[in-house]
Amino acid sequence: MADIRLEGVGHSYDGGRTWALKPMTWTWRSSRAYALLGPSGCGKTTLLNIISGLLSPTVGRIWFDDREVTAVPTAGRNIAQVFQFPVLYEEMSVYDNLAFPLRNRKYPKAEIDQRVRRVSQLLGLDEHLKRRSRRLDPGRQQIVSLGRGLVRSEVAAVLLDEPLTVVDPALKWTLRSKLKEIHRDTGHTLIYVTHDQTEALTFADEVVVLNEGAIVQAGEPAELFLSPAHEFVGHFIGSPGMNVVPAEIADGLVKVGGTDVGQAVGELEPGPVHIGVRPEFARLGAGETSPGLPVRVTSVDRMGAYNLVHVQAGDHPMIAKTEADARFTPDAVEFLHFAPDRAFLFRDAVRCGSIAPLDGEGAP
Ligand SMILES: Nc1ncnc2c1ncn2[C@@H]1O[C@H](COP(=O)(O)OP(=O)(O)OP(=O)(O)O)[C@@H](O)[C@H]1O
Repeated sequence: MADIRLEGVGHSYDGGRTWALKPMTWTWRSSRAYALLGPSGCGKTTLLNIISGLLSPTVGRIWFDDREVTAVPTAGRNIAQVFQFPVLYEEMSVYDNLAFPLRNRKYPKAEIDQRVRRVSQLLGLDEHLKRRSRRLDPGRQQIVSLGRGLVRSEVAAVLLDEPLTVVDPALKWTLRSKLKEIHRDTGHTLIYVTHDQTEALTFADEVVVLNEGAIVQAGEPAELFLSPAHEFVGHFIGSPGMNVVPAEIADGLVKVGGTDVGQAVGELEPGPVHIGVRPEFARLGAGETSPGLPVRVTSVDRMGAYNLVHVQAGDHPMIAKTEADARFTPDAVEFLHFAPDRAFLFRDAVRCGSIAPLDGEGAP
């Protein structure tokens, strides 16, 4: 296991006209389980292939601890990679497929057997060990591929590129928790690529969010939810995503359409900003005299455990998540409050401050 350090690493597929991966400096720390999360085309696979050596970066240097590997080919990097679709020897048995990476590296026979059995037990492959791989369904074949990636002990990292795409949805949950168990067992550094926030948040110690070829935030799942550092993270994580409302800073106050909604916290020049607040932290208070942002209720989605109340703040739609038994009726005017420490200010999509309650403003 090693720290994997990217120093100014970037990649362009068109001779520098556009960057699939903008030059970045970033360290993947040894033994951690990372999710690399981002929408289609944001550069996840490009980044993974640069780490494994399948792709040579246009700029920058790569280090495994204090060994530079920028020019070292894949075979010399000691990385295990699992792809979206099964990569295995179809004519070999499941056992031989799992043993292959170990035999290749001359592990002792007894250790091979012990490792193959441990991985197959964890992944539920025990009863299939003697079967030819081509006789398995594609989902099970993919689990064998996953096992091949996880069976070795001394890899620098295991890179998983959307490894559960072809696996049955019901099995996905089980496999993700198995992956966590294997991670605890082996201490591998895992980098798990996905565009699915649930997959990322349930799997990882740390989620790295990539957008348009750049890391916009990295942190524990709760941190990304509670404290988004970039508007993209607010949209991409959470369901529904963060509300974004144009506002203005003047005289140390945050104003929406002329209404003071709170005090601006942070080193902020006067001028336009965006307020970002998640539906969970946008609280609707009844009563015309209550301070807050006046909004008009447009509709209510009853979700069973909670309600999503759609409102209009001037021209801007917002959503507030309320208790299931809260009653809000369409066309009513209500007042929306921002939960302390949970409403943020953004400029150029990057967080630059937060909103504190106005003096004397109480919670609804
Ligand atoms: N071989 C290639 N030649 C030219 N452009 C490429 C190549 N591979 C990827 N790209 C472009 O680089 C950008 C990043 O692609 P990449 O596959 O790394 O994204 P991704 O986040 O893995 O997407 P997905 O989730 O769809 O696999 C995209 O705009 C893509 O079209």
